[in-house]
Amino acid sequence: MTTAAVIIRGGEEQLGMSWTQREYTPPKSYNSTTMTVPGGSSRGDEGVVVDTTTNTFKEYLPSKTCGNTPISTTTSVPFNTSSQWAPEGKSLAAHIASAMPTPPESPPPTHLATSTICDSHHHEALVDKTTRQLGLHNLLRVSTSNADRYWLTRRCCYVFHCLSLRTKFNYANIPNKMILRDDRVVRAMEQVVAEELEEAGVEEQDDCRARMSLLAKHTARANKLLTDMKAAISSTLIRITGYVLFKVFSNLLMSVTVHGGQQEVIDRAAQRDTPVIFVPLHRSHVDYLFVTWVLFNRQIPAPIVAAGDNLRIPVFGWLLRGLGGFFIKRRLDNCKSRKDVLYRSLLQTYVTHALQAGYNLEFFIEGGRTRTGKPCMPKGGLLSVIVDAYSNGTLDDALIVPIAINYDKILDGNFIREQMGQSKIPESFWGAVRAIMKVLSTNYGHARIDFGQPFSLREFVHNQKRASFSQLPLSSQPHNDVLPGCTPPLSPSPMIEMPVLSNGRNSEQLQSLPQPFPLSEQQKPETALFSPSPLVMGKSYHQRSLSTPAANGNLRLRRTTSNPSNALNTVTCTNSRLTGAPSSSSLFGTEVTEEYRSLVKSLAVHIVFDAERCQAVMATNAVAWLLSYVYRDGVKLSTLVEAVDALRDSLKTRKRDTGFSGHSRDAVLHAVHMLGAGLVRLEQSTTQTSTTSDTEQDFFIRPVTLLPNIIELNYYASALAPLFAADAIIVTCLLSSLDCDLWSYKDCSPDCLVDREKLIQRGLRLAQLLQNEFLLVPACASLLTKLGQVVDNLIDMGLLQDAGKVDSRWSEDSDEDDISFSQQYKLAPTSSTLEVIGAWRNMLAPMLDTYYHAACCLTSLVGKQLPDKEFIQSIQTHVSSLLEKGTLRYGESICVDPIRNAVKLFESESIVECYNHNSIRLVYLTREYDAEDRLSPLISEIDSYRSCIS
Ligand SMILES: CCCCCCCCCCCCCCCC(=O)SCCNC(=O)CCNC(=O)[C@H](O)C(C)(C)COP(=O)(O)OP(=O)(O)OC[C@H]1O[C@@H](n2cnc3c(N)ncnc32)[C@H](O)[C@@H]1OP(=O)(O)O
Repeated sequence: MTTAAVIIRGGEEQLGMSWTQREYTPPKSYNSTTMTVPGGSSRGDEGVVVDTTTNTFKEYLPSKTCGNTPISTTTSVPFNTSSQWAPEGKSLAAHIASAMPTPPESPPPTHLATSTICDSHHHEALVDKTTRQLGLHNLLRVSTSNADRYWLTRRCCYVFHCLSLRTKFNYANIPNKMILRDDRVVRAMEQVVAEELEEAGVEEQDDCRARMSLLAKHTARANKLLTDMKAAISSTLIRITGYVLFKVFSNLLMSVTVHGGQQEVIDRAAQRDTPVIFVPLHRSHVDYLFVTWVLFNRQIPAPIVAAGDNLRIPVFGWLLRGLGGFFIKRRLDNCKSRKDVLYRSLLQTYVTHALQAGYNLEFFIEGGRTRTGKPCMPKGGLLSVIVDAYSNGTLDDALIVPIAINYDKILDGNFIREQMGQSKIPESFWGAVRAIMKVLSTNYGHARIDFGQPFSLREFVHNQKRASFSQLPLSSQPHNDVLPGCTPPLSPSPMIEMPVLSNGRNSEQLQSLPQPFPLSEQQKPETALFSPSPLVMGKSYHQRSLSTPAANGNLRLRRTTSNPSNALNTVTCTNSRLTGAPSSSSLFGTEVTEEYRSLVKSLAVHIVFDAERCQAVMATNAVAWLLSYVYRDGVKLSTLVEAVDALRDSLKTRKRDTGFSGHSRDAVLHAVHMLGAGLVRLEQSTTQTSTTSDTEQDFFIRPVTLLPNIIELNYYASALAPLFAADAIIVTCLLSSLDCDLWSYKDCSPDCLVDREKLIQRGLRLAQLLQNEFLLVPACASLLTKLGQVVDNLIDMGLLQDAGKVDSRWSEDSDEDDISFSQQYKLAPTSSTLEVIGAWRNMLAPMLDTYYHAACCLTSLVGKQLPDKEFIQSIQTHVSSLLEKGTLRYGESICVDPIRNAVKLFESESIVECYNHNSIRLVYLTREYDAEDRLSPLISEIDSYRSCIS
């Protein structure tokens, strides 16, 4: 075996400082001078070893230090043995080694300043000048007092750090019997027993014994369900795990970066007298480790975390429970036709009690890890529990914190198997051990955690109500919404104190909430905005009275702000009932009104939108995006570097952070390095000129576009998809409506005009077709406006130029007022604009191919029904055969996720319907579409957007 080593020295000297020289900074009071250099702190030698037997570089990156213990990390990068690629004595290894990803600078935490379009939903009070000025902080760098003096402190800095942190909080125990005695659970139990008695044909009054035995059976089941569900946080376990994670992460990752300002804001949020709800987007199993670990570092009580019960595996299940995990069924009902009301009531009651007892909560609103790299559509179940707890007065408010976590390379491998249509391998003890062992031997680059700005649930609901009012005609707006003599504030101050009613609920709550369940006439607040559906009116068991705490007795476990140690368990239980009226909405509610559902849904969309918006773009995302959509046939390193520069500028304009900084060349090489030989090849450039002295030209970077590798590359590229989705939609509509190929008109203008209104209308329809792929705007914003902004952006880019206005409508029987003018544009494509819009078009192209062929496959359903799995598989087989024939260009069109989304779209457009039969979901065409010719308009419509794909 031939090895060549390139030794690069002096990481620490280069930085001009060592961590040991810094002063101890308690984690709570973060000091921006401790801002660290990911991967930059080094001691000892670093080097690069070329292993010619495996065609990889073993690169010994500058070792990270903990005390004076060097921890070396090893990574592999592809290299080409067949050519003399090393230019002028400088090896590729050296290039890569010198391309240590540069530390993220301290970008302004843009998403702290203005998190989303509706800024009024944000707790401005939590952010001030200081928080905005704090820099990035690598959590792996800890400093200890007098570290330069005490060898032991240096040597075991993680131990000392973890011992110095406070983990002991009074995590309340929520006994099973307290939950079982709750009104909601009691009613659920009665309902289940009544149903079973009815099914068995037993009259419940007649058969007391049968009733009692059923009650005993279901009480035992409820007890078991609760025991399996509940978290049991152990402070000691958290401390030990915190330490272990320091050791593990410092081996696997070059940095784990969080913005100091964001941490400060989270500290402040945690000190409020309201529960904090952490809602991260889910990419990896490391996500939940990170969140609790960050909180551990900030000495904030660990939240309870909703974990799918597939994770309740030996040893790990026990560990997760001790670290805050509570286990929920991923599907609430085993059989869709029958709701598991008992389970639903237990889950809702447990979460409500936990929130009231002062626990912070964390859950993954997407319901699982994203398989595509884009955020998944949110689920409303757990969120509805929180909204319900607020609506019934159990909670005064909650602070919701969207979180995005991004990685240079995800630690959980890839989702190729599942995207190719194979079933997920269930979690098991040995599977988890194997995965951990595999992970431990790899370097995963940088990780970045971004906390979005916390916002108040109360404010959100309040603003939603206002938005709904503004849509009502003035005459029907409830007059007493506005306090006498006051003009309603457009965005209420977060600190507004609502008048508190005798039962502990504030009048704002009573007035502002959509009523999930009908109230009797006396109970109905005058201002009830959301009328109950007639369907619900008939259900008698939901017509519960809003019992006052006085009537119920109180369990009031209040959080205190003054002493965090008493944040939990600070008020004694006087009884086992909750303060608020136990409403039946949310999970246990069987017929929640549509208005209430849409409130929860818009909140869910808001959270995902906010979280996505604060996600930092990693170097791997940028490079994968450019290679997938701009340089699919490969590109010279220097060109790619320029493209990354341009992309960074574009991200900056769009107020998006990057998880890297410094020279783009370093970022590109680092990304190539991280993506690995399976996804990206680094080759000697064939266009090398003998005169050039620029060594960058000597490399050629080529994405691996073969299946299944392209699916994984696409995963990394997709992190940017939501950012450019609206642009891609408008550009696709624009290009597909032209009769000419814009690329043949470079630097001259084709003889055609573009109508603004028609373009936006077409964009709206395409956005509707892709509704399951992208969340383009939060519920509080208008898609029409957003698409209009995209068109304006094309004007700014110079692609569209004003060509005057023309009459766009004229109806014969109308007067002149009905004439409207529509703006026309002529096209002025240049090579740079074509490159940008080409990338946007290519981003949607694989997806549109999938949707088109899924629509074509609908013809196979004519006159019959198929299990949905079989139907999806048949679409995938069809796409696969087209790929083999070379008819389709994009390998990623085969992915199962867009196929499923296409089927969901057909269902929402009432083209197909589904029903459950013997636990199999069958899909069939609705009567209106059950013939080939009736499907043609849909197929042609989708095809019309594809016509721009060359
Ligand atoms: C120091 C270091 C320490 C280290 C420290 C480590 C920490 C260690 C912790 C471990 C932690 C592991 C974490 C793993 C990560 C996962 O396992 S992720 C997977 C598990 N988590 C989740 O899924 C959370 C999000 N999911 C949900 O909220 C889902 O809704 C549920 C609750 C799972 C139910 O899903 P589903 O059965 O598919 O049903 P879905 O359609 O969502 O609706 C269910 C009901 O909710 C209600 N609902 C739904 N939408 C709405 C709406 N819009 N409005 C009103 N009601 C609604 C309705 O009642 C609905 O029923 P229907 O009336 O429609 O029949």
